[in-house]
Amino acid sequence: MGLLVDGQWKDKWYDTDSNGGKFKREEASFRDWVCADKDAKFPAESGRYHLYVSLACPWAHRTLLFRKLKQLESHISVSVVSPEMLDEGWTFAGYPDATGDTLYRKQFLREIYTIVDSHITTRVTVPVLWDKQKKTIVSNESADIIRMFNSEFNHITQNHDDYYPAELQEEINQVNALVYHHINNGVYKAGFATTQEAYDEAVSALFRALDTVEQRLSSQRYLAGTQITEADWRLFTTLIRFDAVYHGHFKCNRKQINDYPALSGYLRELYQIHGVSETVNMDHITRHYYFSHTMINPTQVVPVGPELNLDEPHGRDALFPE
Ligand SMILES: N[C@@H](CCC(=O)N[C@@H](CS)C(=O)NCC(=O)O)C(=O)O
Repeated sequence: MGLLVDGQWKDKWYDTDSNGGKFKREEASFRDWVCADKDAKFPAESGRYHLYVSLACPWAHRTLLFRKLKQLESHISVSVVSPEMLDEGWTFAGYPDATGDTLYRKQFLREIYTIVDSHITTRVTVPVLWDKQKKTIVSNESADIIRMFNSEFNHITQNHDDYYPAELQEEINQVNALVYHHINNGVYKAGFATTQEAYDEAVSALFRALDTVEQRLSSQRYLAGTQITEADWRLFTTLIRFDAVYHGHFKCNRKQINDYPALSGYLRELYQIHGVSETVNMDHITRHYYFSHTMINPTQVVPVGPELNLDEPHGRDALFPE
């Protein structure tokens, strides 16, 4: 784990000391947009863009889900990094289901960032949305990338499914704020905390938020009401990792998702939607966290993990008849 400073790699763990033991996520460094408009700086075109992802990472997972749901697989190509992220950061080393860098055959993901600017100062994160034509990074912010995938390629795919419909945007933004701060990023705040106080604060906010979404999903089928939206997919990528990784490795162990009747049924329902299970790779997920975070798990022993039974009936149709 490390970062680029003036184009040079520095192997350095997150600095929590200057922040009372709290983990603070940095803002993404590339925030441009692919647009449907053909005169845009980055116009949507089939075959022009490439995604660099880790199958372990919940943020990258969002983009893979949207690529699948919006039928973009033949239009946007993908490279998958190795789940083992140690002192060199994300690498293209060989590992089952890792593809290597299919565009440039580089060794390290940081070399993709230095193509853009050989003196760049940035963290080297996934996902990365790459423009093959301009040879630059469009965005490394998953929240933006899924919005582009949701709407900007519709004229190419003819898939008009909308996970961020205008009439629900306010509701979705509100749910996203709770889920992002206390659940998606909340598990990291608990797991990377280096003081008891910072951990206690993060873990109680996390379980309060899980109780809130459990209650909501007991009385409505999806987070924003009767239809699936991006809010659900953003929650999904944390829920699917929770019992296998966050519960143990990140010490989020007051409860498992399996202990929440609504959340566990909802998780299975989303998992069973066509194509979704193909985006979930439990080996990359467990290998990445337990093997890479040596300051949390110095032995690098990867636990066997709970049996998740994600293919069991979810029972949500009977609870919410149309
Ligand atoms: N805001 C980014 C966050 C991405 C992110 O933090 N990815 C993690 C992997 S789960 C990463 O690459 N971390 C490497 C690092 O921080 O050095 C997004 O949502 O796209």
